[in-house]
Amino acid sequence: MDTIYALASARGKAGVAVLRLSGPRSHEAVQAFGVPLPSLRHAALRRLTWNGEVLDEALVLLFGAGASFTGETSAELHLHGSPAAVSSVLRVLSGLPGLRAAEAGEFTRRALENGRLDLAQVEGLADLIDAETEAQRRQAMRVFSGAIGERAERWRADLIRAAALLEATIDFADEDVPVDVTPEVLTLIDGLLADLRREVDGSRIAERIRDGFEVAIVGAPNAGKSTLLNALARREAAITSEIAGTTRDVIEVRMDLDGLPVTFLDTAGLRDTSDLVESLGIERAVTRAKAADLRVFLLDDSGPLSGITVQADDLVVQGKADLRPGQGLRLSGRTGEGVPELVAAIGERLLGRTAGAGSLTRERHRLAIERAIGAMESVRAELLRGQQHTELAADDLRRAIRSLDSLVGRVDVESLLGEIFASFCIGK
Ligand SMILES: Nc1nc2c(c(=O)[nH]1)N(C=O)[C@@H](CNc1ccc(C(=O)N[C@@H](CCC(=O)O)C(=O)O)cc1)CN2
Ligand SMILES: Nc1nc2c(ncn2[C@@H]2O[C@H](COP(=O)(O)OP(=O)(O)OP(=O)(O)O)[C@@H](O)[C@H]2O)c(=O)[nH]1
Ligand SMILES: [K+]
Ligand SMILES: [Mg+2]
Repeated sequence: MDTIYALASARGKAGVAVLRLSGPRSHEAVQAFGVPLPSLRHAALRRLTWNGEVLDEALVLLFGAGASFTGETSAELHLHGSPAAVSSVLRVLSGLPGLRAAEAGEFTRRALENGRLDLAQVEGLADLIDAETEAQRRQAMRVFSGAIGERAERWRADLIRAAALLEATIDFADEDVPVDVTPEVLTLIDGLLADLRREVDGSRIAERIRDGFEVAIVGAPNAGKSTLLNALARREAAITSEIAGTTRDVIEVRMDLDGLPVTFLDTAGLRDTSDLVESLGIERAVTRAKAADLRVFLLDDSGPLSGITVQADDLVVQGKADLRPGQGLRLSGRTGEGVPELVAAIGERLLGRTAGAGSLTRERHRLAIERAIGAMESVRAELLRGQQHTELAADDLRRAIRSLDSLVGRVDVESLLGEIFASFCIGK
């Protein structure tokens, strides 16, 4: 096993830089800097020297095999966050035998291989590092803490129980089976199907929290859409002008809106036009606005918009409120009045949707559950068709279990059989 090393903190100037090593030679590598090793898990200040020169004064932290993030013998060097100090230490490490620079994600991969994390936790950790808003952090933390594995384990136990019941029926097929297990299996399957369908429903919103919600600003040319976008972004993200048809491409601005990740889309003003480029822009505007999670219709004095209709949760606001009196949701991108109210209204609508967010944050999770649901629906149909289909049903149950196992990266048929036989106790 190679010993790997990498800068664990971000590149560039910083107060402190953390260099991480993992693998059998990581303690030896620290010793190469001519320092006495501190005891495990006790940080100690050491002068790292090479060829008689002090490279940096660092905190050294050692972890023993089986008691580290990766599960391997590992070490950390907490250097000054100086690009030059970091490179000088990296240069030495690159010349030591048995050491090499780590590949992306390799420490976590080792943690997975050593059983410190399951596959879903690894995904949760990746999302935690990518999290930019509170909702994303909370959701990622739940997955990282093992929520998916715990659930999968419960569902799995039910499926194993159902499988054991069916296996018993198969083995006793020639004899008189004392009890018909079908009702009990059906009850297990139906309860589980309801759970899994709820998870799938919650996964769509969880995926939105992970990737962000899209909110499109739509309206007639010159309604003030780009001015509003700039007010929301607090910077000149889009060109504005008194010329109708200024915006052509969709302009995206990502924001943290009450803890939710939101991408605002500024779009071309909608109207009939003979300008080819403008009409291409309008096509894009309509497509993106329709696909968005929410639309803000910014009204001016012009008539109704063509090509797009207001949907249930959409917001309709009167623009240029500084120029004319009115009622209802009103705002001025120019003065900023009404903009916080719009933000609050958007936040309220999106927050309302996040209530049902589940733990399945990725398409991969949803597809695994959908495969399990499909397999369980087959089980159901086969059982209802009668005893002669029990073997088929048992096969489909195993297929459902494998799909759940793929959630956490455990696809091990041996253990499945082991558990089936462990719960198998009708005198055999
Ligand atoms: N300096 C530093 N900070 C860090 C990390 C790190 O690797 N180094 N982490 C890296 O991502 C996170 C903390 N995660 C860690 C996870 C496990 C162990 C660890 O040593 N686990 C042992 C002992 C557990 C214990 O003492 O309770 C184990 O699980 O056996 C350390 C850090 C965030 N902060
Ligand atoms: N008084 C006032 N003028 C505004 C307001 N918002 C925008 N304007 C002006 O209206 C004109 C059009 O603004 P834009 O933001 O470019 O409008 P748009 O909807 O993006 O226009 P297109 O991209 O061409 O569809 C500019 O001259 C802005 O300065 C507002 O709230 N109040
Ligand atoms: K304009
Ligand atoms: Mg514009």
